[in-house]
Amino acid sequence: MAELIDGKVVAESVVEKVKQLTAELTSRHGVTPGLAVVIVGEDPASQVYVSSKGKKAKECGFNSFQHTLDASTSEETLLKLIGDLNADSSVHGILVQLPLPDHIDAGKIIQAIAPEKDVDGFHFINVGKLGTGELDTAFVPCTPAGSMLLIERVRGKDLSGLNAVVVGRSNIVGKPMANLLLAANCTVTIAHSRTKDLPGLCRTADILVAAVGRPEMIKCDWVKPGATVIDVGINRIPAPEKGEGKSRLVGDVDFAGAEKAAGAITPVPGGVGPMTIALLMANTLVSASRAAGVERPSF
Ligand SMILES: Nc1nc(=O)c2c([nH]1)NC[C@@H]1CN(c3ccc(C(=O)N[C@@H](CCC(=O)O)C(=O)O)cc3)C=[N+]21
Repeated sequence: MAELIDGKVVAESVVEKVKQLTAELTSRHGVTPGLAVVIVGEDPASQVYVSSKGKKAKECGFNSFQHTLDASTSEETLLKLIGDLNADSSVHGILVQLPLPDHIDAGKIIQAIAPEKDVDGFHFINVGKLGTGELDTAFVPCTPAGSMLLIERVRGKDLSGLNAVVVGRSNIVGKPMANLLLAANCTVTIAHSRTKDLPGLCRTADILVAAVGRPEMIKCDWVKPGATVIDVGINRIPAPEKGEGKSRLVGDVDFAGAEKAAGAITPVPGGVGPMTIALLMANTLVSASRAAGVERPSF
């Protein structure tokens, strides 16, 4: 049976470090990290995530600024808000919750965020820094950064020469994840919907990262015995066994099967999800530290 990688526990240790460094930053340098979260529209799932980000920020000792805009808000109004947040010295991190309504060009909004406040790591400047290995000054997207910390907990910091397969090629998870693994000297393959013999490819992986958004797609016999399996998927599926109209969360990995083969595996929920929020706090602290002229903390 695989070792269970408890994302809640690791996330809590990251948050503890953020709290401690925040207290120091505030008392010694008079800077309190500020995180602005912008949400457009009333998608219930998005609202849950946004409120948990706000709660966690306050728990860390940050100032939390939440901007909830009507679903019909124009692109121009949103750009104006971002301009104001860019200019506001009490704001060190800006997160615009995705997805945005169709009438707003998400790419344009992301590129309008000042790169030094882009705690999601989605701006071209930060994407480029990650791609060129400038990790000392980049903001790295929170989900892949959190996944790397989980991998290091299991395999240690030296991942050199390991075969890593990332299933999924999104800009938010798959591509930055592959870049981080490459920077850590893994041999990296990115798989996607057109990949031939996906099961066979997955079986070559010492580190298998699933980020496709297809419930329980990755099966037991796709997993190399002893592999580290990181499940980034969060899929809500019907759970009639819990009662009519009920649902449950599952990952992209068939957990019950894969845990028989894996050496270590993350559960869903309680795996990568909590790390995403913890790394958002870490990135915001990094930004505030930079603004205060304090050496960049590492996690
Ligand atoms: N600009 C932007 N940045 C984001 O980082 C971003 C976003 N937009 N849009 C939505 C997604 C989703 N996301 C999650 C964060 C934490 C959990 C999380 O903590 N999940 C818990 C359980 C959640 C539950 O029970 O519903 C877990 O996996 O254990 C999930 C999902 C961040 N996102």
